[in-house]
Amino acid sequence: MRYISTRRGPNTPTRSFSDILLEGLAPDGGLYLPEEYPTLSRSDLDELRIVLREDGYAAMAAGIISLFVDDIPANDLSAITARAYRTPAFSDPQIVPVDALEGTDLHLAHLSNGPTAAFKDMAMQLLGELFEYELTRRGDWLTIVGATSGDTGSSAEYALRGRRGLSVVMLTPAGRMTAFQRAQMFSLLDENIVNVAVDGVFDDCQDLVKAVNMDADFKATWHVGAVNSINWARLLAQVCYYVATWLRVTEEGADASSKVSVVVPSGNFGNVCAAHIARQMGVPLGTLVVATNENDVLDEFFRTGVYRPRSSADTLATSSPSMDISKASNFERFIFDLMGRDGDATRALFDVALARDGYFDLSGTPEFAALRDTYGFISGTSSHADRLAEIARTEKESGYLLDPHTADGVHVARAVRPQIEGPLVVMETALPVKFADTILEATGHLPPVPKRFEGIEGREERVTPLANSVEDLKALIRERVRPGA
Ligand SMILES: Cc1ncc(COP(=O)(O)O)c(C=O)c1O
Ligand SMILES: N[C@@H](CCOP(=O)(O)O)C(=O)O
Repeated sequence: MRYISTRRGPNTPTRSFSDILLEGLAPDGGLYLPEEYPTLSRSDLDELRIVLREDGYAAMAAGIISLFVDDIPANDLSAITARAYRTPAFSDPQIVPVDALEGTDLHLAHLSNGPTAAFKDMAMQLLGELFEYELTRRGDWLTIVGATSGDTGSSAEYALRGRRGLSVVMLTPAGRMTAFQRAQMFSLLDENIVNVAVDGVFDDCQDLVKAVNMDADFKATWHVGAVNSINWARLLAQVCYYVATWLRVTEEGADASSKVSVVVPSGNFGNVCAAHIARQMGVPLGTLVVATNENDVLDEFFRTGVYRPRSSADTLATSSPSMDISKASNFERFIFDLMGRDGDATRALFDVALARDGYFDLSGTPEFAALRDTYGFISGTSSHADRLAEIARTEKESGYLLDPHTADGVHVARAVRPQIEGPLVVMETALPVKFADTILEATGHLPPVPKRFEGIEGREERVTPLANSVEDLKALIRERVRPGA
């Protein structure tokens, strides 16, 4: 399987999986995607069902990932997924259990049972193993420069801490994360981890990451790599849980007519982009529902065809803070598919129109019509009041405590339910323990603290403040990263 950039020109060479794993962002500023999506036939899905039932999630994931990776031997891939997806790192042996939300006609897919209580662990545990494998094979090293709105950072740091040849510089938006999220990251005092508080929002952090990656000399000198969903391997890992979700919700013998729809709390568009890719592969996913918070740029696009990222000043600080994102990086991957995989057309939208006009408008085009009819997308949005009401209602009626992001998903799910036939699964993206203040406001009590997180907020913390400046970031990397350590 070879990989292409979303901004490819006619002569851009294709790349191997292990090259793009370490490279992250393509040199032309685009994002990597497979040259074509492999397909899963009915019998492939039957086979994966047996593997999931008899050998477990890790074996199923290896089967799917091997369709995209031809430069790592199959046995090694199986060993990698077995190390990534196991207990006790994941608290449930099913890794991704899916169950009915009592008293509703919804399901929940539990993606947050990993080490840091967010769905990011599903991909990051795999990425940690893949990086170590590939760097050892090449005798190479990597400086990860990442951006987080609260969950990617801790997930990456827990997955990468102590691994040979890897340093992590993680940019966080100063003052925009919860106390628990800050403690998870800033209490890690490992030498290879540098936490940074940027004077800006998540989008500023992500822009800094991209700017560092676009400086070819700096990137080459510092071996800069990515853990954000910029990195294709993140999405690849996420495709696997959509397959598992379909398998767990449907019965043996189910075929393409057994559609399962999903509601995905969305910010950077990585999670729902993985659902889109699974659907393109032939997994019978019906409707893909994008659920946003008050930062509703994506909802606006799916309703109107206008994509208008907001400025940092217009990006609201909400009570589902990990989704406080206005420039959804992975959206470019979907638009590339929507534009018939035309790199020039994608570049014209993201590199030219956005830079010149601050928006692009697909309303009235065949592509806009295809959003729902061909690609199955619809969207909805949720506010602080909706979120609080949903957390309280679900606890009362279903006996289940939602985190604020999943609550956005459940709120949107209830709104779209009448339009959707068949099972509707909300993807649970975090556990409530990370968002205590909002849970308290919604329910009048604090969330339970799983044993593995007890005492996390009392520990010593270390973080370096940084202006929103690429040059300052480069200087920090020069000063703090020890190449190859
Ligand atoms: C808890 C949580 N929910 C939802 C999201 C949105 O996911 P995505 O960025 O993949 O759209 C994020 C991060 O972005 C998150 O951390
Ligand atoms: N919600 C994320 C921000 C998006 O990051 P990505 O790594 O999925 O691109 C976070 O919690 O950091």
